[in-house]
Amino acid sequence: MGVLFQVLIFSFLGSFFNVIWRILFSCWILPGRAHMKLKKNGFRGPTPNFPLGNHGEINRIRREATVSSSSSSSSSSSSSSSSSSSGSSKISNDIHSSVFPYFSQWQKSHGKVFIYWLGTEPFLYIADPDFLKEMASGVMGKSWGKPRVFKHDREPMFGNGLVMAEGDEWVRHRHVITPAFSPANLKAMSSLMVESTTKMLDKWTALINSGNHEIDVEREITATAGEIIAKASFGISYENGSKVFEKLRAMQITLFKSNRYVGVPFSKLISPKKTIEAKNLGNEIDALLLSIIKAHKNSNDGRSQKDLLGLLLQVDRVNGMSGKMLTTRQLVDECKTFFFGGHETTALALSWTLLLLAMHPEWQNILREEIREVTGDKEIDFTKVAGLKKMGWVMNEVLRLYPPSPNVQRQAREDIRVNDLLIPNGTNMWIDVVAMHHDPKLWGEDANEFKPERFKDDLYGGCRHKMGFLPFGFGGRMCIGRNLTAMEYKIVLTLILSRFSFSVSPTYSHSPAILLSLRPGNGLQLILQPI
Ligand code: HEM
Repeated sequence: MGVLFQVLIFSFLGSFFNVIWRILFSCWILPGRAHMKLKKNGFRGPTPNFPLGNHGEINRIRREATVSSSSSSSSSSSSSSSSSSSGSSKISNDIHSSVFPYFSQWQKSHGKVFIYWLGTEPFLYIADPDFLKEMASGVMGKSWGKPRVFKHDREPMFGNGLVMAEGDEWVRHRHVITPAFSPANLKAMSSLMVESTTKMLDKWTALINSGNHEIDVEREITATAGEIIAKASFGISYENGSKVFEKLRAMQITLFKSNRYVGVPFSKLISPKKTIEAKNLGNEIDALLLSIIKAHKNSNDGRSQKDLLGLLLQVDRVNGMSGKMLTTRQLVDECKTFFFGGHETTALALSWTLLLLAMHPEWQNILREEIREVTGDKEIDFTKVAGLKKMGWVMNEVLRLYPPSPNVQRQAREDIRVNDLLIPNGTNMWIDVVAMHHDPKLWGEDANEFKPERFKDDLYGGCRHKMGFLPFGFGGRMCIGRNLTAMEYKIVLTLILSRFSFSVSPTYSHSPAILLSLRPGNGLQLILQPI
């Protein structure tokens, strides 16, 4: 009995110390080694503390920025402004220091490339296109990783879909999915875009007729873009799509609304309720998508083959067992990825566009004129929207000033040499798109002004560096949905401009905020007039 007891005690202590050693190794020794290696290579940055890294300082700077912006907005009518119309006199496009106040502050002491820490995870901050170019030039798309901390955190949203897939798995998925986004397949989706947008605009007309001219266009457009992507992805009734949509939205809020301690060991234990809530929502979404996929597989309806899921299932049928097939689990993850990555970004591009056009009514007129010239005088010919060049400039300028994806992330899966510096394997990278898009050194002194004509003769808007304009990311991992977005953007905006003129409502308060995407923090209220 005594011997058995001793054996049990020893094996318990052995396992206990083994676990402690593993925790210490991964949370303390490995990050410590990485820190030394980065320092030896000349990377500097704000001093981290164990185990929070720079979270404490991030939260402090954020709080200070909130206090100073609320006191300046209550006292000032003199804030710097690039706006020109009434109701918008306090709106400034100079947003970097308010959406990323900590990066803006650290840039002043550490430059445009530095190391900061989220918990025990090192992040290389990059807002220098030269550095980015050097870094990206020697690495193939498939050799990049996505930060494991975010993968884990966002697993309920994207699973291992294309946004998160890596290596050969990513190559295979990209190869299978790319044809679904061909111009011919996209064209087939234009009528559903017109249908959903017209429904939204009829509702706006009814609201205006009942005396309500103020509309929160962000809420409206996000719902419509959700409907469009649900139909484009699964081709199903909006009812099922809206269930997925509501649950995804709830999950996004659960995961991103509060202060989170990304990278801090065991941080999920700080808010177990949220972790469980997100997991449950994730399971419910998966179950809904599984039923949608099953219905698709059983359907012989030609219509469903034209949506993205139908097109992916067709690849399965055509390729049979040739190894290209996506498993049902992978299809679920890709559907979540399309749905999540595809509706909010496009909706935000449109919403920020309406704000900037409301501030610049002369551009509303320029675009209306172009619509008449290109798509016809009486009936709009939607097959011609691709020819709306000036609208394309406006889209690029909006994506520059208010990029819906405000950053791009990578993780090194091997040591990477940039000039005489070495980025160690495992280092995360955080590319600050907002900073580069607003940098006067890249765009000139008018960097914060809305000037769509920058894009007239130059795809990069006259930016002094091709890696300085990254609304859709870069390299082999560039956004697969950018053509779908461009088409949806032009159709929706054409329909809105053809029926309404608009100005900024006095109730609108400009507060761009990050909730994964760059969004208006307090909705986007405009005053609409039928034309
Ligand atoms: C204004 C609209 C959009 C913006 C600003 C946007 C932005 C981005 C960005 C910045 C990336 C990351 C690229 C990188 O890591 O280098 C990306 C990737 C991706 N986007 Fe979009 N996106 C938009 C619309 C869409 C749409 C409509 C879809 C699909 C329906 C979509 C699906 C994806 C997918 C699947 C990826 C991962 C590509 C890969 O890693 O191979 N996006 N997007």
